[in-house]
This record gives sequence, structure tokens and C-alpha cells, in this order.
Amino acid sequence: MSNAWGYGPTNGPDTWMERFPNAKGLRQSPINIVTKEAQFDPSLKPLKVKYDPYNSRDILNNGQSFQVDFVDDTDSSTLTGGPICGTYRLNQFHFHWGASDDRGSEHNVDGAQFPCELHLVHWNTKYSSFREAADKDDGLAVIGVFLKIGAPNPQLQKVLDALDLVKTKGKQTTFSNFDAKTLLPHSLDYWTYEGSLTTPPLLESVTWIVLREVISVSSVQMAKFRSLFFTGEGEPQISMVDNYRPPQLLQGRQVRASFQ
Ligand SMILES: NS(=O)(=O)/N=C1/NCCO1
Ligand SMILES: [Zn+2]
Repeated sequence: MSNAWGYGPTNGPDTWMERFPNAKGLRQSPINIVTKEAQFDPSLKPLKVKYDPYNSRDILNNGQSFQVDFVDDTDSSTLTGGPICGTYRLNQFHFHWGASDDRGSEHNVDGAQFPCELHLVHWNTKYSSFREAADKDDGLAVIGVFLKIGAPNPQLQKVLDALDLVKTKGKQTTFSNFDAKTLLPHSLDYWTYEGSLTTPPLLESVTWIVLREVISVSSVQMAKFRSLFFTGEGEPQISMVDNYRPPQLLQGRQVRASFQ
């Protein structure tokens, strides 16, 4: 029986501190963003996102979520500007979602949860790889985008259409020529703070960039997320839902806003 971390009653976020001491750290993620306490910082630059569809490679069910992986051996898909210094390369994007539309996001805004949250994971090219960057204070930058129930999202649908081929843990399939930029909202206004991975090993290496503007997702599309399984082929099926970590203590950190 695998003792891997997960989101169930015996291996979920409340148990993670047993094996991953970072869970008790002082810069853990996600957090609840209290908008009135987020200070506008005029020195924050606009985000510059440059993604090349040619870099998208495959889609994988990793047993905790599904992720779209990108070829990151050149600077063709990068994040610059915003609160970060230098160039960060897009490594993958993935999502967190709930069993119902009333929950699922990791970050909250003024105590409110969204049904789903997209994470675009980037690593600092002052290091040689994602793996080397992952445990450095300035190693990673993750863009968080909230999904709100509304009109069907045709760009998201391209990703959801691939899920039939990755229903169970470990399944992977080619996913080429996808432009991740089409998942971003029009406005790139953001909140930013210093935090961590929200999944074990909970490394405190992430500059979080949470977009204020949401993207839409329909309830039918949310049902597609929930059609995945945490478990592998041939194992008793456990639906992949509620794969989110709840908000963590702010511990005195400042959340800055790129907008007034
Ligand atoms: N939810 S998260 O903080 O983006 N976690 C991870 N883990 C590996 C890459 O991103
Ligand atoms: Zn995530």
C-alpha cells in the first residue's frame, strides 16, 4: 500500500508535516488574500509573458492533478517583469479543483474560494534546471489564475478534451502546439507575495503572482476535471477532486498589489 502524500483522510494536507517539515515554515502557501491589506506597489513592473506553443509537449496524470509539460531547454517560453528579477522559464501548468463548485481553489480572496485554480510554474534561469531552482529562495515563480463558473471556456476545452486519455495515475499522452497564453485573462493585474509550493515537499522557493481577473469555466467543464482519478489503472477508483491545500498562516508577510 503506497504511503504517498495525497488529499485523502489519511494522507492529506493535515498529515503532510509528518514527512515534510517545510509544512511548518514561515512562508507557506496558499494564503487568503485580504484585498484591503494588499498594498499597491508602484515599483512593481507589468508582467511579461512570452509562451511559444511549440514548447508544449505532453499531458500527464501524476496522481495528484494533471499537468501539461513544456520543453524548457531554451528561453522560448518565459516570464519576465512583474515582481521577479531575470528570466523564468515555463516548466508546466496544472490545476486544483473541488468536488463541487463551492470549493477547489488554493488561494482565497477575502475568504472566498473559487471552483478551480490554474498554476503556471516557472523556474529561474540563473539556475540550470527546474530541479536545481526548486529549493532556492528565488527559484520559482508561479502564476495563479482563478476559474469562475460562467460561460464555457473554448481554450480550456482543448486541455479538457485530452483528459479522456489520462484518466488514471501515470497515464501520459502527447499534447503539442498548445498556447498556454490563451488561458490567461485580458488583465495581468496581480497580487504578489513570497511563498512556497502548495504540494510536498512544500519548498519555500515560490514568488507567487496571483491574477486579479478570473477566467471562465462552465459547470459541465468542471465535471470533466472531476472525471479523473487519483488512482492507477486496475486499482479501486478514487475520483480526483478536492486536490487543494487550504490557506496557511501569513506569518507577517506583506501581499503587494500591482494595481490601485
Ligand atoms: N501547486 S504548486 O505550488 O504549483 N506545486 C508544484 N509542485 C511542483 C510544481 O508546482
Ligand atoms: Zn498548484
